[in-house]
Amino acid sequence: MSSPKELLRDEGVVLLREGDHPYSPEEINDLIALCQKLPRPGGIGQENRLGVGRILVDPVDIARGERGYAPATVEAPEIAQLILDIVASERAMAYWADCFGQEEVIVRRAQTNFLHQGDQVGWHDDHEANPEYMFSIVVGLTDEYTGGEFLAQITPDDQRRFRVNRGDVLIARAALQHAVDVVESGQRISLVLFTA
Ligand SMILES: O=C(O)CCC(=O)C(=O)O
Ligand SMILES: [Fe+2]
Repeated sequence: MSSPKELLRDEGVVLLREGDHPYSPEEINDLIALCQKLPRPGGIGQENRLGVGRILVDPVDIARGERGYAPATVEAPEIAQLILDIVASERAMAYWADCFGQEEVIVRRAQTNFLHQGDQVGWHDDHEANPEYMFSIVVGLTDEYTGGEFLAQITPDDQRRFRVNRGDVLIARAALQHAVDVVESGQRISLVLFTA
């Protein structure tokens, strides 16, 4: 069996369950309560049907600029800060630095993705927004949905599907091609950190 670190190095993606990541069940509960309170304007582009609650915006967002969208804004900064205090605590960031083999990990952008029935995220890699991103951290906040799997193109002929449940954390290398499949029913909520 490969360790999570080895899987991340070899395949560019790994799904971590409770106990294998730094967030306690209580922190996950607090995160979902806070994220639910965020205003949620739409995502960019026709292939991205979702609501996005902005928590931390990156002044560099190439994909957004190329598509002619105005810079993103954090609409509820007090709630956003409470979310960051949990998800990007010193302890959590030290954990991710060790996992990623970096001296330090910095959150450059953070958002909550809200996908309802019929919503999806089209194929992309996270370098399209900023080539400085190293890894994306996707925290699952809901169980009550069908469809909505995280799709990862590991190699041209190796595509994987990951179900990111409440309390799971998926890590993906920023250069990895990925998408979120159409949500068939229910609501899929995830908290995503883009790190460098
Ligand atoms: O919500 C997710 O599972 C990841 C969505 C995504 O790829 C992104 O926001 O860049
Ligand atoms: Fe992404």
